[in-house]
Amino acid sequence: MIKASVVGASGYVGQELIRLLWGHPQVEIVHITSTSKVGEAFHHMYGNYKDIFDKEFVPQDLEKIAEESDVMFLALPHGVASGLVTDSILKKTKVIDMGADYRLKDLSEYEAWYKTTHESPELMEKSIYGLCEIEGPKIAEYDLIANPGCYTTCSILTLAPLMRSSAFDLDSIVIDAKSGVTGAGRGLNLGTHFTECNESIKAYSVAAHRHTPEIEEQLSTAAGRSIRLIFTPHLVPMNRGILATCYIRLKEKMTWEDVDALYQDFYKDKPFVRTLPKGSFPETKWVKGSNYCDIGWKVDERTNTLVAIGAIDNLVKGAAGQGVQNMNILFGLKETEGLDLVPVFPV
Ligand SMILES: NC(=O)C1=CN([C@@H]2O[C@H](COP(=O)(O)OP(=O)(O)OC[C@H]3O[C@@H](n4cnc5c(N)ncnc54)[C@H](OP(=O)(O)O)[C@@H]3O)[C@@H](O)[C@H]2O)C=CC1
Ligand SMILES: CC(=O)N[C@@H](CCC(=O)OP(=O)(O)O)C(=O)O
Repeated sequence: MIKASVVGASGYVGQELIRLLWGHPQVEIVHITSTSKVGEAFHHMYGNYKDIFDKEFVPQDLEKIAEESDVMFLALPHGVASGLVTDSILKKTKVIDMGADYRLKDLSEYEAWYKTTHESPELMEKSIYGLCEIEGPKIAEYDLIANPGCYTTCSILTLAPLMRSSAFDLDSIVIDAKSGVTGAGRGLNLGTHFTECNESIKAYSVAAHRHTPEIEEQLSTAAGRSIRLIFTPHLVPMNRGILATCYIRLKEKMTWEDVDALYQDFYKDKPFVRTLPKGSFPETKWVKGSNYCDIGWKVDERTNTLVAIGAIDNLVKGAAGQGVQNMNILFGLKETEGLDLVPVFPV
């Protein structure tokens, strides 16, 4: 059995990790931590675990937890992990960081977008951007996994297969993305208060969202050239889900079938990407609670534009599910182990 611990288990991503790890046939959960709930039972906070999972939160002593774990998930706010992870911890355990601290390889970009100083730049070379469908088995060579962001996972999976084709104008990418409110975490703020966000949709962080450099860095690698794009996130009044509608101009004539060939080639043997048939488009309700990313597209011949749409559950493929998928790769398990979840409908 793999001994797994979750640091920051009291948050939304932490509790989703507990759901997936609890159901994983090869995992034993050894420690769950919190800074504010030490000594409290997890099921007191999350009543759905009553009589199922009876662990209590322990203090965030990472050295001790590392000694007793094969893998440690960090589900902490941005900027915290880089001050906690050390070389000594990485010698004892694998670390999968759900936050952004090790995602951007260009640290000047990290410090500019996150407006903070990175506290362990020397560990960057020991980390890999854990987008499983792209990095695959290479992930197993690393001790520190930077689990990708939620908007970024959805956007990159939707666009990456198009990056090496000469048919697209790579300087024309626009991503219009929507997220459910759990994307903002469990902490209270006015913007996610029910009466402030229900019955309304808003764009936020316009031309300023920190996922922009993450998407650009990864798509630049996929394209083999620098990519700059427009990314606009929106908050929608639903609990879970991300829908990314991506626009890219065509330089050559492409049919639906031509684009399909690119997706099929890129995602062959990738169990969590589902491409939809011609005329169908993803909906967040069909991926909820699962690790799937659904992708559909249409060539708009009138404007010479490809419209490609992706959908994921932000807490699963956008966070905890991808984290567990990374763990499976790290430990040589089948990628789908513990993740063969049928999307929940209706909810
Ligand atoms: N929500 C989402 O859809 C996604 C989130 N992520 C990332 O995952 C991470 C966790 O997000 P999420 O669960 O949503 O956030 P939450 O706010 O729900 O949870 C974060 C947890 O971290 C703990 N925490 C807060 N401050 C500190 C601190 N200074 N030191 C140590 N622990 C602290 C808190 O627990 P306590 O107070 O009990 O210690 C809290 O429960 C973030 O980096 C986020 O960006 C990534 C992809 C998607
Ligand atoms: C709706 C909402 O507020 N979403 C968050 C992004 C999700 C997140 O937690 O960021 P990471 O994926 O980088 O970890 C935001 O826009 O800040």
